[in-house]
Amino acid sequence: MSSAHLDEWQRRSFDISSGTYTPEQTADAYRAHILSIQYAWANAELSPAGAASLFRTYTERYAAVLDSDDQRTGLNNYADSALHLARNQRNHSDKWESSLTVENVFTLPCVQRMMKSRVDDNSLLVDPADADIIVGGEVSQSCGKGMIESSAAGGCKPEHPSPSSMSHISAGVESTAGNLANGAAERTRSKENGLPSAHNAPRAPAGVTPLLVHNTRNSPTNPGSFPSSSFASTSMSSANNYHSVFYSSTNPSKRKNFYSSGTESNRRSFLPQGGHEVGDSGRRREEFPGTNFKTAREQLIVDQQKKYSHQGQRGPSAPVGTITKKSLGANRSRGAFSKFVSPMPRQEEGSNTRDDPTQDVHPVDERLKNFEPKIIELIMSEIMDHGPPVAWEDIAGLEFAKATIKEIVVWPMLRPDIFTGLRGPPKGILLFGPPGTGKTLIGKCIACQSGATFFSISASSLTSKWVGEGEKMVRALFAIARCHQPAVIFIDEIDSLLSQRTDGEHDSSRRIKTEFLVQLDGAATSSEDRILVVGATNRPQEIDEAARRRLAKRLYVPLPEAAARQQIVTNLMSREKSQLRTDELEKVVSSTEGFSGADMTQLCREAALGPIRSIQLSDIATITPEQVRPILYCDFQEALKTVRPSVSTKDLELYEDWNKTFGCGR
Ligand SMILES: Nc1ncnc2c1ncn2[C@@H]1O[C@H](COP(=O)(O)OP(=O)(O)OP(=O)(O)O)[C@@H](O)[C@H]1O
Ligand SMILES: [Mg+2]
Repeated sequence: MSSAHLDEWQRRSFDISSGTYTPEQTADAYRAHILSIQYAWANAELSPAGAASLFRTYTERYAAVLDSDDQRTGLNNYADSALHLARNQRNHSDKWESSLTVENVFTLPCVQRMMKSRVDDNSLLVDPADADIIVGGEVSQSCGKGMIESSAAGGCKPEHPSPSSMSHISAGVESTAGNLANGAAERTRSKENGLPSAHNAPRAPAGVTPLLVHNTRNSPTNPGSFPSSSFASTSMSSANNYHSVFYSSTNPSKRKNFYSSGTESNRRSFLPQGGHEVGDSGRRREEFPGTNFKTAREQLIVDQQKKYSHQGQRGPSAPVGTITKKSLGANRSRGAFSKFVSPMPRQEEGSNTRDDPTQDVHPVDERLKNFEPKIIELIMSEIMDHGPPVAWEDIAGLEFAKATIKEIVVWPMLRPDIFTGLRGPPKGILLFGPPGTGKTLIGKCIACQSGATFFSISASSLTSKWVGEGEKMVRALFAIARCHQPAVIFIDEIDSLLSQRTDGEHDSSRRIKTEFLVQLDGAATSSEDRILVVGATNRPQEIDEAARRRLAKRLYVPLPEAAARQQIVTNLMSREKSQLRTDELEKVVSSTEGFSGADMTQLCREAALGPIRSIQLSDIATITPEQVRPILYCDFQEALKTVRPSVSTKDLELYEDWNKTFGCGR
């Protein structure tokens, strides 16, 4: 949408809603607004999504004005006029007339063009196939060519630049907004009502060119190409085959007079086309408006549905409206409504994809059919981890844990045929140990090295992000993992998900926990499923005993030993300019007893800032990277003054104890 247009719409909208408009003026203004929106959409100045949204807003507002009983804000001429016309009585809404009159409607460019087209080449502006309902009716002597008055042209703005595309627009609006304005009195009979429809619709008498056409193909790709025919042929054939028209004035009194005048020509206006009259002389159909009364909104929906069902798969030509979601999504290029494309086949699209070979065809896994696509999308898009690659060598020390994990995760994934029966790997691993010792790092390494589909989920996201949907998420997670075997489900901070159940705990978290245990059990007992659950925690004591049992392999991830600390420093320094002699490195290692891997990393970061801190402030702006001195032992000495171990000896004892009690290490 161009900003100019946006401004214009905003301004107009503000004028309508904030001004001191009468209901009549408001209705006119909204109708004109709807027309502008369709016009802009037809000229590709508005995105389909933007047009749909604006269109929806204004048709609703327009309908609200028409339907409202409140005399200050609404007209309610629709219902009232229908009923009163039926009773041939006046009502208060009779006094409303559209600002467009018989006199000024013929000055509109679109109307003029139609008249000219009719005079010039006897061609018509609407394809007969596209014309469903003809609205018009009152033969106006003043318009020379027997034009038909129709208030529905009210949406036509003289300032619109393209008369041809304007003709389209007016037709489109007529089928929607115009219909509302005309009210039930001049509502044409539709198929839905069991009345003459599309091509059975009453048509103009000989010599009369109907002004407006309902349900015209509203194609921006084919603007103005109103074709030759329906009215020409109608006019020609009408010499011997009479077609009636409907009176279409916004003034209920005029309508009433028209219907009740009793002239033969007027009465014939009510007759259905052709054969209906034949042999039925005494039984003229007096279908008073209001017999099938609908609110403006209902009628709008009926009109739109009918129109769109006619337009079928025309794609870009599908009109914009409140009920066009399907065509907007299915036939138009993807817009704001569909920015995310799930990697998973959507359940609800299953039937469509079968019908449409052009769409991506993903077999919908039967096992996922009971899950909401939204949840599947969430798991697939938010939980699956795609982090930077981590190799086993990047993890310093932890030899026992690494070897065990390779044995459990990597090899059985590679050779499931060997790891069967009693050799079958455990389905649950618990990595526990002090903070910053590499548990999450191991999880990332498994993701990269195992070749399995890796689902990384933090327990907090299950318990807080999707409140009330936690159990569903857990179920869906395991179901999807089953569809993507071999799979690893890594749950960091698993203690917050599987902490011991207490009386005071919230129901939802209890349910999530129970569901998780059930799923874990299922994964553990099914020999075919190759799903491994890896949990990581630095609070193993808090894990529920039932969960502890299911996470059969509990591996202690301790603080790094001297060799591991040395490896961490060497690894990190190898990527930087540094000059650290072996004896200096050993001194660093010996002075970092009790540091975790994360502490070691922090120490190296701090030391790496030493050379920068030694630069004079005046030089910092101009110095080249090469001129920065290497990292030296003195930098580590300085860093050691500020970086302290983050794990206390007391805490360490707790981990050691728990490891002795429940751990699977040596
Ligand atoms: N064994 C290790 N080898 C190399 N780097 C390590 C090691 N342990 C920790 N680190 C460093 O510390 C950082 C933090 O490690 P990680 O996140 O794996 O700790 P954690 O055990 O998951 O801690 P927490 O229990 O607090 O979640 C890592 O990004 C890495 O830089
Ligand atoms: Mg962690």
